[in-house]
Amino acid sequence: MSAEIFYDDDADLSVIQGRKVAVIGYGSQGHAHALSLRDSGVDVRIGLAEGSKSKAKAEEEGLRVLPTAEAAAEADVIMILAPDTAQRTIYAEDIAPNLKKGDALFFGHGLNIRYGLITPPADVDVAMVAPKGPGHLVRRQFVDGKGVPALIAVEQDATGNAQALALSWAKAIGGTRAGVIKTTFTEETETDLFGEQVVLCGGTTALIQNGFETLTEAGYQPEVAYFEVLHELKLIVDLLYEGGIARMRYSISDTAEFGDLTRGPRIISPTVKEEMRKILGEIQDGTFARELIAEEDAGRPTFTKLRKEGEEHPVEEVGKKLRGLMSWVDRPITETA
Ligand SMILES: NC(=O)C1=CN([C@@H]2O[C@H](COP(=O)(O)OP(=O)(O)OC[C@H]3O[C@@H](n4cnc5c(N)ncnc54)[C@H](OP(=O)(O)O)[C@@H]3O)[C@@H](O)[C@H]2O)C=CC1
Ligand SMILES: CC[C@](O)(C(C)=O)C(=O)O
Ligand SMILES: [Mg+2]
Ligand SMILES: [Mg+2]
Repeated sequence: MSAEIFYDDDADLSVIQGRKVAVIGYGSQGHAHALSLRDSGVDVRIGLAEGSKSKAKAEEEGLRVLPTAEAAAEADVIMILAPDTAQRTIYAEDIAPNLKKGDALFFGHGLNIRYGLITPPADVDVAMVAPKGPGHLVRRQFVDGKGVPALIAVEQDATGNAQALALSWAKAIGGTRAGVIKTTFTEETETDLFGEQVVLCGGTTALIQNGFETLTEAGYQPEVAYFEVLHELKLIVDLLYEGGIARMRYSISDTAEFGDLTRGPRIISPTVKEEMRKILGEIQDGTFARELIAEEDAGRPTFTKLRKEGEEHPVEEVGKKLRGLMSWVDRPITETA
């Protein structure tokens, strides 16, 4: 069965324009959804905790910021775009007491529903609009007249309107310009976690760091290693994005292509694929989610240590220096949020 994909003409913007929206959190996804909804003519307010660091940024954009509970009480569509690990507490303390029959509870990722960390009442719609890209690029592409693809899912359709509402939201943030696929909370959660751990983030950063270390430990200049395994990766990925693996292989030299075809499978070997299956198993059986929540509850000891080690990796130091000399590359994320 092929995927059900929706484009602009399949979605009605007036559905979300007729509602009162609260976006809880104003970080990577929160600022992107809120600003693009606002630009699409939607009545948006932001919910943040007292003393939030994000409050000033949202207010600078002219958005109305309220304490989370007040924003939830005022709105009839509440989108939780705070970190996944914070959502169960925000929901229990500030959202659940303010949910009214017929409200819609929205998510940008399915983790809290998939693993039973949040259980909404039966009389509200529960749906998801999950962009398949980082929030800052979701916003940048919207502003540029483009869009990042998204997934929608309906977990609970109390009003009979949940899918139309999710599609309308997806249109308001540019998703239907690129294509919005209908899925389930389970499929979105498991594939998203797999993608970020194995390929997009975990796999890629480990590949870059190990490639960089291998070259510099062999005595090559760090600057040469940086350009080779990190900077050029973006240019190669641009070709993959434009035309898939075949387009990239068309553009590289035959020498590179022969090396790609004969050496690539030695790096991502059957043992690596076996580990990928193991990681997928840990996602499916809830092991990863339990580890994530336990880590949060313990005050993030492992997360903090590994994050610091990553920040101190030599590839970061040389990268900072080289990017500083290329004005067109250095686009600080703080430009928007
Ligand atoms: N990052 C991404 O690009 C993607 C994220 N998602 C999903 O979107 C959701 C949001 O992720 P992301 O954008 O990365 O989140 P961020 O880490 O960027 O969210 C930070 C924001 O949440 C606020 N926040 C933190 N704790 C609370 C709280 N207790 N009450 C209210 N606000 C709070 C922060 O406020 P303060 O400034 O005060 O700390 C800040 O405004 C997640 O479900 C994630 O899986 C989905 C697709 C991609
Ligand atoms: C790839 C990481 C992501 O899933 C995303 C930007 O889509 C996330 O959770 O941030
Ligand atoms: Mg994710
Ligand atoms: Mg993702």
